[in-house]
Amino acid sequence: MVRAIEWVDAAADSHIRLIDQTRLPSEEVTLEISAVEDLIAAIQCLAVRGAPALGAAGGYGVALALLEAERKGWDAETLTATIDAIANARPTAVNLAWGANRVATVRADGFERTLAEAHAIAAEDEQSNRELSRLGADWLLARVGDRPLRAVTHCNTGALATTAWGTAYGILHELHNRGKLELVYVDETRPLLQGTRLTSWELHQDGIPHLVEVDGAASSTILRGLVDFAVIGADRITANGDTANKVGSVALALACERRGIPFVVAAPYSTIDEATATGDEIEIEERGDEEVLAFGGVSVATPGVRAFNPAFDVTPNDLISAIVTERGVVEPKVDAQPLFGSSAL
Ligand SMILES: CSC[C@@H](O)[C@@H](O)C(=O)COP(=O)(O)O
Repeated sequence: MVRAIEWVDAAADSHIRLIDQTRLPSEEVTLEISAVEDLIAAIQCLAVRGAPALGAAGGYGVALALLEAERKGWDAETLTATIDAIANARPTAVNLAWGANRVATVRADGFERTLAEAHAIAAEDEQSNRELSRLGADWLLARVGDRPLRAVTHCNTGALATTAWGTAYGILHELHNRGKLELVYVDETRPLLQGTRLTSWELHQDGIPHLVEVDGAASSTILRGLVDFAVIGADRITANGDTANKVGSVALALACERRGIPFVVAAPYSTIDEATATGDEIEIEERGDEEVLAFGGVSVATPGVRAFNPAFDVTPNDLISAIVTERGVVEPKVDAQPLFGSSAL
């Protein structure tokens, strides 16, 4: 299995190793990251991406910042500002700030303790993903039928988007391992093609039958009865279950509601933002015009035309059949509110 993000221990230059996801699948290139500035650039260009992988990047980023602070003689203020810059490098995926802040709380205990906390985030993520995948597969087979199922998914939620195994992808992988997955429709995921470039690459490696479709085909694929369920990951799930994920996700939810089939969200509990009540409060990252107006690096729009490029959308809780975390499955349409928080799961 690929490792999207790893810590490399080296006497003089311990650092972060990333798979450069901007180059896949044509080139398998790793980035050796020894400076926080380069980590932030890698996060912002999506060389490392996906909410759980960003959680690990946030955690390891703090360890990296401590090493850089020592090397460069930073004062406490500079170190704090640097950690804040990591936490805020992208705004929507809650895991990034969560990972950075969790690890930053132990930095006074020294580098080894800080690194251990970052390693703990990575290890817990893999464990959570494997557990939620089992729970999600159980729920689907009980709810939809104990037979080979057909799925549609959006964006990339596999090992590349996490520290290992995957979330929504993990459920698909689990179903495949149980002989209960017939076919996956993979949305290409405009504009950066995480579906075509990354999910399809992972499914191919895992020997899982799939077809790539343009994003615009997804609702019709659902309404025509070509799939039994949709499953996506999440960048932030608020206390009431509203879910931010890659732009285009809500179209699948609307079509599933109309067709009467499950729309499932899968994420580690680290993606739950208990402190935010509803999706209205989620900041949606807006990215550059060129991602929409160019294709393969070649501009395809009339010169001077501007783009609207929100990277995420929010699916309201009443369109979600199940939210699967390692702690269990909640059903926003039937379970008491708030779904998440001190008085809930
Ligand atoms: C397990 S990854 C869940 C989400 O982070 C994923 O679906 C997604 O929207 C990723 O967006 P990206 O912009 O590629 O980081």
